[in-house]
Amino acid sequence: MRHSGRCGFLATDHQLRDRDHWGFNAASLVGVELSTEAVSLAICVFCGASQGDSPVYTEAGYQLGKQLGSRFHRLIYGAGGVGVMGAVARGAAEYGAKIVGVIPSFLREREMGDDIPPQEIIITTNLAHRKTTMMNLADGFIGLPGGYGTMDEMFEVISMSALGVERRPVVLVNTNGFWDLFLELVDELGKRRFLPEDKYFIVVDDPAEAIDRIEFARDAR
Ligand SMILES: CC(C)=CCNc1ncnc2c1ncn2[C@@H]1O[C@H](COP(=O)(O)O)[C@@H](O)[C@H]1O
Repeated sequence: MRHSGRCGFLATDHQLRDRDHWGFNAASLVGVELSTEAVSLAICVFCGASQGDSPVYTEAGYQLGKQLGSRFHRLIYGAGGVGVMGAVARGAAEYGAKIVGVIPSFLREREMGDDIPPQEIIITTNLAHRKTTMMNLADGFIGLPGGYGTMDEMFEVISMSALGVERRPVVLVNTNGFWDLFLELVDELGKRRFLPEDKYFIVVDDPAEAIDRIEFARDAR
């Protein structure tokens, strides 16, 4: 189910306005034939460098990668070859997705490994720089199971949404109820009036639905 093709249509003003809204550099595209690549979404996936205690987590990662590739989207992720990160990248690569991996130099040896799928690698100076680089490239964010790194990344995009400075969709894939504790925490903080009532993220059961929601957000604009 690989793809390589071009969809071959001309960008309209409307499309360009949408694309601009979503952070694309559309100005140079007026009247230019767009490739499938150019109209696809760049989806940033935050997830663990570990595989967790069940294969369901890496399976969800692989399925997410597969869905990204099958739907002509691009993967922005932490350049890991291990854990759930590695599974996402393998699924994406097997289904032809273009991949951009962003990693700080000190993690290269520990997390990239020797057999990461083909991708464009961006080396950053530290974790904070990695996060902003990934965020700058993305049209939407998906959180899969993970550890401290994943929590840090998801908290940043969700809190930016809550502050009103982030309008791109944020989706949590609740594989095996992984995010249930997080949802309880958010509820509790809300009850104690430390959080607004609105939710600034979407929770779904499976990877395909996560991409559906980001595509829906794009189409609704
Ligand atoms: C300086 C600071 C705010 C530290 C907070 N902690 C972190 N911030 C950002 N990425 C991290 C942090 N801890 C681990 N990571 C990286 O985030 C990715 C996912 O990690 P994890 O398995 O979810 O754990 C890995 O590449 C991991 O090396």
